[in-house]
Amino acid sequence: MQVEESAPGGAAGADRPHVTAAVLAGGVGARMGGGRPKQLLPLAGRTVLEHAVAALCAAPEVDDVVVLMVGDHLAEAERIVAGADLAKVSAVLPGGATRTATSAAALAAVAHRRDSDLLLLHDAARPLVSGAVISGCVAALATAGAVGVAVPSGDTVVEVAAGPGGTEMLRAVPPRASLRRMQTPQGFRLGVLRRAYERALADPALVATDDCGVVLRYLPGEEVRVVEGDEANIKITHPGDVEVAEVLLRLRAGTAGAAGAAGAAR
Ligand SMILES: Nc1ccn([C@@H]2O[C@H](COP(=O)(O)OP(=O)(O)OP(=O)(O)O)[C@@H](O)[C@H]2O)c(=O)n1
Ligand SMILES: C[C@](O)(CO)[C@H](O)COP(=O)(O)O
Repeated sequence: MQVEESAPGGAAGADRPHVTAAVLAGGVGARMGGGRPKQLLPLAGRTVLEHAVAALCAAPEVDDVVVLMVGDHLAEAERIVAGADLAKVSAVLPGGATRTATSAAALAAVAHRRDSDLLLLHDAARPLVSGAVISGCVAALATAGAVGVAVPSGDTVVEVAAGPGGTEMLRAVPPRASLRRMQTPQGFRLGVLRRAYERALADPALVATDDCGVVLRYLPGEEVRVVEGDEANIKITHPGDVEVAEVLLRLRAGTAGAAGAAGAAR
């Protein structure tokens, strides 16, 4: 599906960069199992995918949203985004065989944009992303070419190596204060991501689990800024994660309800 674009959302001036958000939904959810991609699982009355797309559509900074869906389920994704509050979706396109290939497909979908325009890449598997996190990511792109959102690690994170007989051995304990757990969205000035991917895709040894890592590796001179993520911005990965997301959504609704009630009482 490719929708003819009308006026961009938000109050775009001539010099304001256009902001496209791409929802990466090309994965099959092997760790979740169950035979269907996890982004199609139900979560509080909507699919996981719909939550992620709706969050980006609701962000005033985002002008349009492109969905990159696993090829076998393209029609389902099109049906989902036909929902009333998802009017910013400009295209539903097939993803790639790897997350990196899906990011490259997102870049191809915005080939007509300027180098100074912005692209946010967001996991469809992170349905609880908040407006504040999206906003923080876009705001940082005013002074940085690449921005990731991350949270500190409460646990000590260690590096292990294979030991004898299938065991694992501790290899290193990096200082926790400098460790973060990376999330999405990750945002980029298009020129930066284009240059990074041009080099990355020419590298037969390319393996990447996120896009800020691609910029760090292939454009070593480029600053990759890290801004505050959100503990609730979990990635649905394993069985049980949808149930955790349900609880977090209920807590969020409770907080919003309590704030609304307090406002009404004033
Ligand atoms: N070929 C791929 C692989 C992953 N993703 C997306 O990247 C995000 C994070 O990846 P992950 O949690 O690994 O999702 P899956 O690849 O679906 O899961 P698994 O690794 O368990 O198969 C997800 O929104 C997933 O749909 C993608 O767009 N294209
Ligand atoms: C991009 C990401 O969500 C940051 O935490 C993560 O690296 C995706 O990794 P996955 O292996 O594709 O789940």
